[in-house]
Amino acid sequence: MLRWLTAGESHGEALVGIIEGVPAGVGLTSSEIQDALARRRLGYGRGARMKFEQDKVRILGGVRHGITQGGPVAIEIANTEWPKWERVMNADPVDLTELEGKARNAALTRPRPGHADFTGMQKYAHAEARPILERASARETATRVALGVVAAKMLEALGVGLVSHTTAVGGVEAPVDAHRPTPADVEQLDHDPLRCFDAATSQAMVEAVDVAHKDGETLGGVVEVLAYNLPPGLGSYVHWDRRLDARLAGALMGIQAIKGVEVGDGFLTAARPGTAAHDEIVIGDDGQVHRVSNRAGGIEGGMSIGDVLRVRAAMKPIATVPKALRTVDISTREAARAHHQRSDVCAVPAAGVVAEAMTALVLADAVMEKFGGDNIAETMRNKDAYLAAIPQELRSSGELSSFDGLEEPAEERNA
Ligand SMILES: Cc1cc2nc3c(=O)[nH]c(=O)nc-3n(C[C@H](O)[C@H](O)[C@H](O)COP(=O)(O)O)c2cc1C
Ligand SMILES: C=C(O[C@@H]1CC(C(=O)O)=C[C@@H](OP(=O)(O)O)[C@H]1O)C(=O)O
Repeated sequence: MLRWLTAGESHGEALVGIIEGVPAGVGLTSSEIQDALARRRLGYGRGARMKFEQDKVRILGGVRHGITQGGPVAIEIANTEWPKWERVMNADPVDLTELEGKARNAALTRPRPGHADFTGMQKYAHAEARPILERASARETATRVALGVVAAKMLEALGVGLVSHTTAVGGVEAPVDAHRPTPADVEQLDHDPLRCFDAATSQAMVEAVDVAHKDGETLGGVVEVLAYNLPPGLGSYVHWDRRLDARLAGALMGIQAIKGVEVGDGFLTAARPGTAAHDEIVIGDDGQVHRVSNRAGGIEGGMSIGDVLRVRAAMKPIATVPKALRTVDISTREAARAHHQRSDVCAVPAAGVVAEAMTALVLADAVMEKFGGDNIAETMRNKDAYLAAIPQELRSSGELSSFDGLEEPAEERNA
């Protein structure tokens, strides 16, 4: 079992993540984490902060000479902007009366609709939104991406690879049947301004972001995560909280601004008749058992089925809208416009990188639950032994890429 926690504020000195349950023997370096954090900062439409601020990674525990030791792995992501915020955000009491300008006038009493500001003020009894937004901010997702690298490295040792991409921004959608990216396409995706696989769609997305920027608007969108080479049987149908789909949905919905999750064809499936909704099981030319499609997105009965896992997350538009929304100034009780200094116009590509990290964490947890192991070689042996013990007649070999000679005669359907 994996356990993990994050701490730290958006403009604090550093964010910290701890992950426990990582087997010994997994290769992990701070430069790998640094690279993943750089990917999270990419993406067309992000605000000024992404340009001047930097993440500075330090592995504080659990790793020696680039290899996990079996203890909790602790990662610090220092914020290079800290000197500017040190007085405002200091943990120890500081006399703020001498502060000048912006920092002094930083009381945020005009809560933004769509952000955590107003309800956070009610719940935690603060007269302004600063203490709320500091922790509600998606700056925290940097820590999740760092911890996600640990999970992805565990999965990589077991042959499992992940990739994420953007499938929609605003109203612009990538073609539904476009080729699905594999981990080999990560570099191409990272070079695309929106991490979209289809060049024409990406261009249209760039234009949509430009229009939104010009209009003082913000945009949401949809990201997809795929995981390749998972063994069948991760998760379980025996209890609701052991279902792999439920765990993935919770993890993806736990990302700031995510409002919907789909597994496989998701909501499309609800409109299909049963004969066009599922993935039929056949014997292929190779004599192996296959599914003829993967509408289920690699999960049936709350378990991975051994086909490509596919999950999507829908992100709402950024709440700090430049064309500020109506709100109330809590200090005067007068009608006002929500506070806005700067914001992302669109952070969908970054959300994809975060969704990939969350998926990796859930899958690594499910792997440890199923196979255990105090060192990764033991985990691999346990996985290999499990697969080898599946009787020959029950083995399956993934989705068929073609239907050659396998189409069922129509008259047999209702026989
Ligand atoms: C990568 C990323 C970047 C974000 N950037 C901003 C931003 O610049 N301004 C903003 O108001 N919200 C931003 N958000 C969204 C807020 O964090 C989110 O709207 C807020 O937590 C409230 O959303 P909720 O209702 O889902 O909790 C971002 C979210 C993500 C995932
Ligand atoms: C700092 C990050 O994202 C931030 C997430 C965020 C929010 O409200 O969620 C608001 C913005 O910060 P600020 O209000 O200081 O401009 C983003 O820049 C990051 O992703 O590293």
